[in-house]
Amino acid sequence: MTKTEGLALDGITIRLGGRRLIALDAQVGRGEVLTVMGPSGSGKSTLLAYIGGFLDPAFEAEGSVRIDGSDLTGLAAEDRHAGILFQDPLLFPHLDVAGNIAIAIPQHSGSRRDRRRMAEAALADAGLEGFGDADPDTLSGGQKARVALQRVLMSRPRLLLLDEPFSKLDAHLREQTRQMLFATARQAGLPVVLVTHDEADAAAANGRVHRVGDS
Ligand SMILES: Nc1ncnc2c1ncn2[C@@H]1O[C@H](COP(=O)(O)OP(=O)(O)OP(=O)(O)O)[C@@H](O)[C@H]1O
Repeated sequence: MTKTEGLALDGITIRLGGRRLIALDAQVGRGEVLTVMGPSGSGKSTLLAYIGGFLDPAFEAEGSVRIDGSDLTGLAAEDRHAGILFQDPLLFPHLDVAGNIAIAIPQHSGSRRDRRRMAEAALADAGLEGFGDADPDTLSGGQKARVALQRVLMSRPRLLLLDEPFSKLDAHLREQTRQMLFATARQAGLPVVLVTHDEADAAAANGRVHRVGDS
């Protein structure tokens, strides 16, 4: 197999109780977005779980997941280095905003103070300068989504898996947040797999759309 930049999904098939949910072959270049759409229960989140290495054993699945030519298929989730964002940003309520980012920075990256500074810098990059000491509950949904993205980037992911990360935001914030997210992924050169119900998300992602459960 030749080395391909980005994410390569080859011959992915996922079945549940003999019923085929997913059949997919796709290349997602660095900074590109593959959007996965389909009705509720069609297997979208299941596909992300397969790529991320946390698929429930109730499913039967095959096919290879490669990043920049290296095969992740047999690896445990923690060795795949996938950054994952769900519908709810789930910030820790007992930590302030910078603490929520700093917690994802490996300890060997520096002293506690250094890691705090890195978190503050990430907040500034996300347009949230000065929010470091704030209680996460005081942030808007869009601000929480930005913090969750910065946190996930601190773990230096090789790809991003997004499971309806904009669905709880109102239209304006949704537009803003997805632009920020896609721009960040492009800048970081990360391939993205986005699950959504929203055609506008797919249009903004400006990449290939894979529809499941429509046949
Ligand atoms: N752990 C599990 N064990 C057995 N069946 C499961 C499990 N998780 C999900 N399912 C079933 O697998 C199918 C696909 O679920 P999945 O969550 O991937 O759908 P989805 O397209 O992401 O739906 P939604 O849009 O509602 O999030 C559904 O029929 C669901 O009930």
